[in-house]
Formats: sequence, structure tokens, C-alpha cells
Amino acid sequence: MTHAVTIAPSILSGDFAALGGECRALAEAGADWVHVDVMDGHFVPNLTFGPQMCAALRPHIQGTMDVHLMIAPVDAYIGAFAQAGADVITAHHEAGPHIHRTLQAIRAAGCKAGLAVNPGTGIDAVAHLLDEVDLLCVMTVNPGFGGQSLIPAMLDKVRALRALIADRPIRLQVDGGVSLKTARSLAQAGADVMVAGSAVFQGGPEAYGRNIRALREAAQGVMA
Ligand SMILES: O=C(CO)[C@@H](O)[C@H](O)COP(=O)(O)O
Ligand SMILES: [Fe+2]
Repeated sequence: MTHAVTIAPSILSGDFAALGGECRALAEAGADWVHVDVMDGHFVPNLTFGPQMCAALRPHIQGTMDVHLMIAPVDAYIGAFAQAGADVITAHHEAGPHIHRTLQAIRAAGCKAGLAVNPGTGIDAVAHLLDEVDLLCVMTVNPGFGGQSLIPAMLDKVRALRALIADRPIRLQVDGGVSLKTARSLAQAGADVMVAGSAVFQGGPEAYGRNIRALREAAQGVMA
């Protein structure tokens, strides 16, 4: 069974000189969420933005601001991202030794708690954390950069996590290499939140609406 799909464009693929306008354009184009990739040049080999950028973007985002923290350590920054207006804060299992405490801190800050797992992390790592989780993020590429190809073995992981979640109210997000070619199999495996950077931003602003519609239709099994 496939679920209704949420499309979360990643502004990592947007125009960094005009990100407020990009967020407004995404809302007009029918995006459900905006996904903000925070990278520290340490946990991942790339640097992007911090809480000040999130606070500046917040008024330009309609609906959910989905903040993906690829930083270590993470706990000291949760308050700042919550203050910046994040709705979902996702931390990586691999980012520190006390992920259970991190997830609790995210909820205590008033946000939905997301737990991301890198491609090399097995599903056992999340099995005892589900009570603290509102969203599971399966990294379908190695984190750090947009525009990579989906790692095919991640489909099995998505399927296994969907079974593990059972009827808990946990969103199952996939992040990396989501495209018209991969969206259907990801949705069939059980993903219900699709992060997409290059697949949404390709072709420029006049293509955003078309790209989002096509991704949604591909994921839900409707002809684009
Ligand atoms: O977190 C990340 C990369 O680390 C992602 O959110 C990417 O930004 C997705 O980009 P595409 O693979 O869709 O181009
Ligand atoms: Fe991401």
C-alpha cells in the first residue's frame, strides 16, 4: 500500500543569492514542506547555513520548515533552530553517542523529532528509539551534497523500516536521489515524505510547479 506523499524540496539546490524568493516560489509551485540542509564541514564534507539563515527564511516559507541537521555535536544547537522557527528538526544517529537524549530535547523545544540514518547504519539502530521519533529519515545517498544517485540497497531499508513502524504515527522520509525514476519504487517501499533537490529545481523557477506535480504523480502512481 502506498501513502499520500509529501513533497519537501531541498533548498540546497536553490539559488543561494535569493533563497527567500526561492521559498516563496516553492509555495506557489505546490511544495508541501521546505527542507533546509544544515551542514558543518565536519560531520559532512560541506558547509551551508545555520539558525540565522533559518530565521531569515521562516517568513518566506508556507507550512512546514523541515531542518535536516548534518552537524556534530548537535544538542547545543537545538534551541537555536527551534527559536528560528523549525517545525521538524532531524538529527543523525551517527552524530553523537546520546541520540535518545537529542530526540527528547528536540520535542522539549516544541518541534517534531526527526531521526536520520546514513546508508551504512542498520535498522536495528532505530528500533528502540521509535517512542521518541516523529519522522525517520532514510539517507538514500551519503549526506553532504545534492545531485547524487540513489543507492539501490536503500529501498530494502525503507521497506524494513515501514514494517518496523507498523501503525505508529511516524513519517518515513527519503532524502537523496529522489527523481521521476526513483519516486515510485520509494513510495511503494513505504516512503511518505520525499525530499528532492535537483529534481525540483532543474529547469529554473518556471519548472518548479511542473517538477513537483510530476514527482507527486510519479510517487503516487498516476501518469504525469
Ligand atoms: O541532505 C541532503 C544531502 O546531504 C539532501 O537533502 C540533498 O539536498 C538532496 O538533493 P538531491 O539528491 O535531491 O539533489
Ligand atoms: Fe537533507
